Amino acid sequence: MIRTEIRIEHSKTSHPCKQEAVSKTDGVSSMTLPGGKTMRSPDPAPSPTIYGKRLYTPLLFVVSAPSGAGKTSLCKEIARKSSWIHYSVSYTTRSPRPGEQNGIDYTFVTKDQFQEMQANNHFIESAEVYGNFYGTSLRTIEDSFSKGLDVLVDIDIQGAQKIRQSGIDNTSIYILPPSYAVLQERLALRGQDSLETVRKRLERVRQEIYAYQEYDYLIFNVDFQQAVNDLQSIIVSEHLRRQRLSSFVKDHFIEHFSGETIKSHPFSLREAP
Ligand SMILES: Nc1ncnc2c1ncn2[C@@H]1O[C@H](COP(=O)(O)OP(=O)(O)OP(=O)(O)O)[C@@H](O)[C@H]1O
Ligand SMILES: Nc1nc2c(ncn2[C@@H]2O[C@H](COP(=O)(O)O)[C@@H](O)[C@H]2O)c(=O)[nH]1
Repeated sequence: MIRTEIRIEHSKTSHPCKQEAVSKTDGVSSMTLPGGKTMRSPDPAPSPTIYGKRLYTPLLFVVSAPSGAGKTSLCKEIARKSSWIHYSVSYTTRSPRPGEQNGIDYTFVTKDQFQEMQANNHFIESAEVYGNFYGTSLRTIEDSFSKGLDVLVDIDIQGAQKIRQSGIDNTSIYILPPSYAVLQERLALRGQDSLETVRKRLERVRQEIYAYQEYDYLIFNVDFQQAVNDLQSIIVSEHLRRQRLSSFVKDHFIEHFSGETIKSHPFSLREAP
């Protein structure tokens, strides 16, 4: 039975954020609205520049969730809103769902192509999930980092474990649905998988849910906008961790700050009349 508490009723490929053409330049996202008008909106948290140097260094964010909890929708919305975050498009041997586009939702490859890429160390991690192969391109991550962009990867529990075990610095986030019933509804409403596929995925969920213990942060995706805000807050907080900023402060900030002299007549030091 379909319950009524679902707030967003859209399929993965008809998500509102996908209908807008988004370009990212100079730390400002711009989107083309229906009718052709362009709207420019500042990033929610652009990286400040301190003594000529960007404060944030690029970070890797790993997002996992039981199937249907909403991780892909959340990741894409975050990447759409923030010009300094790149959503990594994975390679997969799975067949495209209706409306999925090659190079945008996934890069769709054959099993032979995938195995060749694996053999050539193309992937930072890869795994078999629900009977198909998925992999994250190492080059995509390196290219994004070299452009100063954070990277968001939407991968399964095995992939997250492999990244953790490899020692690559990353922050991991597990997305939880409000309930099992809502998860079923979301998968049904998405309406893009066969009943057999949905059943297989739902069977796995009761086990997968325990993986929450392995992640740094948890988000309950009840209200979509709230979950987007939560994910954004995590990303910003990670950048502001003292451990991440210590060397910047020590090697760059302190050096410039202590090299500055007192201005001859700074406003705050004027004698009272
Ligand atoms: N907060 C929400 N409220 C209602 N519906 C939501 C919410 N978040 C996502 N959805 C919808 O739930 C469905 C599943 O979301 P999504 O495809 O993002 O999940 P997923 O975790 O990436 O699943 P999978 O691992 O199977 O790809 C989609 O139709 C999406 O629009
Ligand atoms: N280990 C990896 N898992 C991945 C990758 N890309 C996606 N996924 C995960 O696969 C399942 C199924 O995805 P679906 O699009 O078929 O529903 C889901 O958990 C994804 O997070 C990847 O590159 N590596």
